[in-house]
This record gives sequence, C-alpha cells and structure tokens, in this order.
Amino acid sequence: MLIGAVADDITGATDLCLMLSRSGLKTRQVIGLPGPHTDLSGADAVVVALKSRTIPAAEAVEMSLQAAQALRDAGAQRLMFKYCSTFDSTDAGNIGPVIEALMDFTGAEQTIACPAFPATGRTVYKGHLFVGDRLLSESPLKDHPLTPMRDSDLVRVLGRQTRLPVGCIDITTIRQGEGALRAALDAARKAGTRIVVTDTLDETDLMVLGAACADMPLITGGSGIGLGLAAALRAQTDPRPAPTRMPAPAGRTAILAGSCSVATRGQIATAQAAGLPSYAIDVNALSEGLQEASEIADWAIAQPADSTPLIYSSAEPGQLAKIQSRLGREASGALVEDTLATVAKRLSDAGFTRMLIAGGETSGAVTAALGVSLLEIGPEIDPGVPWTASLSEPHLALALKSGNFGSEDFFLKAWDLLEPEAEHV
Ligand SMILES: Nc1ncnc2c1ncn2[C@@H]1O[C@H](COP(=O)(O)OP(=O)(O)O)[C@@H](O)[C@H]1O
Ligand SMILES: O=C(O)[C@@H](O)C(=O)COP(=O)(O)O
Repeated sequence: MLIGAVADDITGATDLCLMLSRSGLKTRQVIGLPGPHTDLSGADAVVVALKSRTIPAAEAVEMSLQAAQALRDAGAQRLMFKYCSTFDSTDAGNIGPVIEALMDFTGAEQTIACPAFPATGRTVYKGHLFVGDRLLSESPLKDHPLTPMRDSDLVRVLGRQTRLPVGCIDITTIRQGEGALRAALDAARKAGTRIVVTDTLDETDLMVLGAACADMPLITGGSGIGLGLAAALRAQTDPRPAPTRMPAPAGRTAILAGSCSVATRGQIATAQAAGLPSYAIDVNALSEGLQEASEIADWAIAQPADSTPLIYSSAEPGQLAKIQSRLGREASGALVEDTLATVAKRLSDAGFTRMLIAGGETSGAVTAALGVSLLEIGPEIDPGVPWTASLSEPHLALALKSGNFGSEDFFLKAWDLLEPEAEHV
C-alpha cells in the first residue's frame, strides 16, 4: 500500500479518495477503523475516515493513532493525515495534537502542513490561507457552526495547537522546484522546524510538493497534496482510469443537508426553485419534541416515488446564532445530526438506495446510522465530491458532499452520473 491516510471527517476522506483514484491509484475508503475482515487487498491507497475533527483532542489523538496502526499493519508505506482545506479546527485542536502524535508514531523529524486545494479556490500565500479571493478569516468559514475560522495565518493557528516549532516555506522557494524545496526543508529541519506550512497557489506547486515530500514518513494536508503525492507515486503501480459513471442499485433518491455553508444554502435554493419537494427541519421544534425524525422520514416516503425529496436543517448565520445561544453549539449540532441520521436509516429501510448528504459531520452521522463501513470511489460530480458505492450492506450509492463544495445545481445534476446496475444472470 503506497499511502495510508487518516482523515478527520468523512467528506474529507471521500475528497482525498477522489483525488487519489483520479490519479490512477486503486483506492478504498474505510469508515471508522478497519476490522479484521475489511477487504483492503490490492489497494494502492486506503483512507480511514474518522469523525475526529471536533471531538476532544485526546480522543482525536487516540483514534488517529489506532487508525495509523491499522494502516501500518495493512502494509502502508507512508502515512498521510487529511484535514480540511480550510483548516477547520479550534485553538484546542485537533490538527496540531494529531500531527504531533502521528509524528511520534512514524518517527518523522519533520512534516509539512499543506491544506491548499486550488481547484476549489483554497490557496496558501506567505502562510496565509485564502478561500477564493478572501482571507480565510473574511470568508464564510468565519461563521462555521462548529469551527469558526477567524485567523488566516496558519503558522499562528497551528502554533496555538502544538508545542512543536512551526515554520513556513513560501511560494518563491516552491516555484524554484523540487531541488530548492528539498534544500529549504532540510535547512528548516536543521534549524529545528518540525512542521512546515507550505505555500501553494496552483496544481504545479502541488506536483513540486508531492515530489519533494513523497519520501516523508508522514505528510499532512488537504486533498490537494494527495494529488501531488499520487503523481509522485503513480509509477509504482498500474494506474487505473477514473470512472465517468457509476452503476447504482435500483431504488428511490433523497437529499439530506445538515451543512449551513453558503454553498449548500445556494444549492438548496436552486433545487427548490427547480421544484424538488423540500422539508425544513425546525431545530427549536425538534428540541421541544414538536417535530420528530419519524414524521420527517414519513414525509419523504409520501412524496412521489420518482421525485427527489430534500430535507434540510441548514440555517443562515443569524438564525444559527439564535439556535446555538438557546440550545448550545454542540447540543444543537448533535440534535440535528442524530435526527438526519435517523431519517436516513428510515429511508434506507424504506427502499431509498441513492442518497446525497451535504455536510461532513452530517455525513459521518448518517453513514454511521446506515452501518456503511467500506466505500468504493466512483465518478467526480464536482471537484472534491465523487459518487461512492457502499461495499458493505446495505448496498447504496452515496454522494457525501463537503458543505462548501459543489456548483449551484449540484443537487440536480449529480444523479445524471448514475446508471442502472447490470442484471445478474
Ligand atoms: N439549524 C441548525 N442549528 C444548529 N446546528 C445545525 C443546524 N443545521 C446544521 N447544524 C449542525 O452544523 C454542523 C454542520 O457541520 P457539517 O455537517 O460538517 O457541515 P459542513 O460540511 O458545512 O462543515 C453539524 O453538526 C450540524 O448538525
Ligand atoms: O478539504 C476539504 O475542504 C474537504 O475535504 C473537507 O474536509 C470537508 O469538510 P466539511 O466541509 O466539514 O464537509
């Protein structure tokens, strides 16, 4: 296995898997720790999807170490820690503490922190993270329900999360190519810098980074660096063409959205304007027992069988702030996640086999409730979001969309990439 990756959330894992499989690596996504019977045979890359982004740091460390050990036992030659391209975390962690623990585990003297994902507008310049043409701290991520990002200086952000010395190698060096980057990493290592934030403006930079860092025991970052790594390692395997369509089990379709991002709210509005039946979850009513998962699921089941019901909790920042101040940030988030997870399970039991879930934490909760443990990666719907097929029971087609990703018409167009499964003879 060329790469074993630990991802801190499920949509992040799917995003990385897409990048690796698009580059030709045979890639599997495991949800939670792989068990003794998880079939990882023949995989060039395995990505273990945790739900560790917002849990207490000590638990995230423990879980990540267990995943790293499982990947090492399965033959991973190098490890990667995948976190969000917008560095979603709080001052208490979990990116810094997990990097520290995985550096200890792998014996890495130095690693890079490379969140950039240029295809979706996430770039790093002089150690500052940009989302499109705005600094992270001025982007909608400043209002994220769980991890509001209010500082764009990654050396400073990471410096609050770890005791290890953090530095930056800027774009001027990276643009000088692999040799110059290797020399700069070496000089930084000798000066005691253990974690190096790397500037990245485009995919060419990711290629340089992948080539220079592929022999590190631990690489950390977003899915972008996965692209650079896969390019550097592809020669060691027999590359596979990326799929353009995916056979999906016959059955009904649904969309569940628990992300409050600007992108997801735009996709909901576009889907509603196109006539998709929709149901808005009212978190206050939920908390008072006036709305229940069972009635939400029953509403979806009662919609015409050829329609795609859309269920969403997504709220704009003002509404969200009111809910959170009444019910608490974690408690309201957990209530919504549990509700959407219960709805998904009911829909799956009722014959819904093709589901689109918006939101990373939401997708984690939903896949756990569905009992999905192993995913195969299908075609790319939009950068960072593929269709996936559950390789464990129940047999489902799932699109797990990072809240921030996807075009306005994502909820409408995604289905076009699915095709009926061939009849078994
Ligand atoms: N109306 C709401 N009130 C409170 N919390 C909410 C609401 N809608 C969604 N949430 C919570 O916000 C979080 C969104 O995170 P996530 O699913 O990871 O989305 P994203 O991919 O945009 O980060 C989840 O914990 C979800 O339960
Ligand atoms: O790197 C990214 O931006 C995504 O892969 C990611 O981590 C998604 O997280 P959510 O926005 O919470 O879905």
